[in-house]
Amino acid sequence: MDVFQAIQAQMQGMAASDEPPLADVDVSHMAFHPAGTEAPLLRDISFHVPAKKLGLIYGRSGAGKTTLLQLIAGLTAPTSGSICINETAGNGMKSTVSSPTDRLSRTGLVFQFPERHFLASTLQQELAFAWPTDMASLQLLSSRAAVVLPALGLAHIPLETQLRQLSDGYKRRCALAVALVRRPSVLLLDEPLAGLDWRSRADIASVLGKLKEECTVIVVSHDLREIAPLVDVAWQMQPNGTLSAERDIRLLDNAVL
Ligand SMILES: Nc1ncnc2c1ncn2[C@@H]1O[C@H](COP(=O)(O)OP(=O)(O)OP(=O)(O)O)[C@@H](O)[C@H]1O
Repeated sequence: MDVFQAIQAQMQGMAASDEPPLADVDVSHMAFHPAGTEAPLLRDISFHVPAKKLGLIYGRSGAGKTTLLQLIAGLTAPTSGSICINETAGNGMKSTVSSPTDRLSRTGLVFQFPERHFLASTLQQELAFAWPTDMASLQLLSSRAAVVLPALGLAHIPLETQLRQLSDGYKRRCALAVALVRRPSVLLLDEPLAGLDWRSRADIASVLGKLKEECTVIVVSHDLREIAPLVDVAWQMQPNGTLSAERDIRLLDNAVL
């Protein structure tokens, strides 16, 4: 084995051991009643998204979908009930995380219009934003980017590219790449097709289909058009803050609610 092959083998070993654990999401009788509001925003929410599946929560604007994603991500604590991420590592070890702080480290939340919140100028700077700068961490980032960027169809985009020069669809891909190099076991997407033209919508929808190979995905949206065919499990958020029983995905149509 020559030096090049040795480095390649080492990188492959790193990539294999660096996979995020399989994770399913279990929300049980969860309620959220923000201080100062008369009524709870979310009531008795229960659902389960299996590992490496795409779960959709759809409903009209203002129903509380973004708030639900923020609760799963650990940005807010529920008033009652539980939100658990059940993980199975590559070696078969099982663990459950349920505190907001632990969920923060396991989830990647991609906000609506994430490209409006880029913090750096170039793709490379955005990927490395707030990343530790020691050599081992930078090597880890580089090996993850080598997997994530091709998976998102970004392999041909030079890392020095100014993000503002990219199309909206490519900016959205970059935002997904920033979340994925952090290796979340659960990816949370808020209206992932919002504001894109028809070509970019189709483009990002095909990327979303592939993301299930990387991790468990939960999407909230009021617009089901290109998303419906990708969905494995779905629930409808009701205006009173409750969740419907699981919907038959074969009956989901391409509605905009
Ligand atoms: N911490 C909070 N305190 C008081 N009100 C809140 C809080 N968080 C959210 N809300 C209100 O709850 C409602 C639901 O908001 P949310 O953004 O979760 O809905 P949504 O279904 O995602 O709607 P949209 O698609 O328009 O973003 C909004 O009226 C919002 O102002």
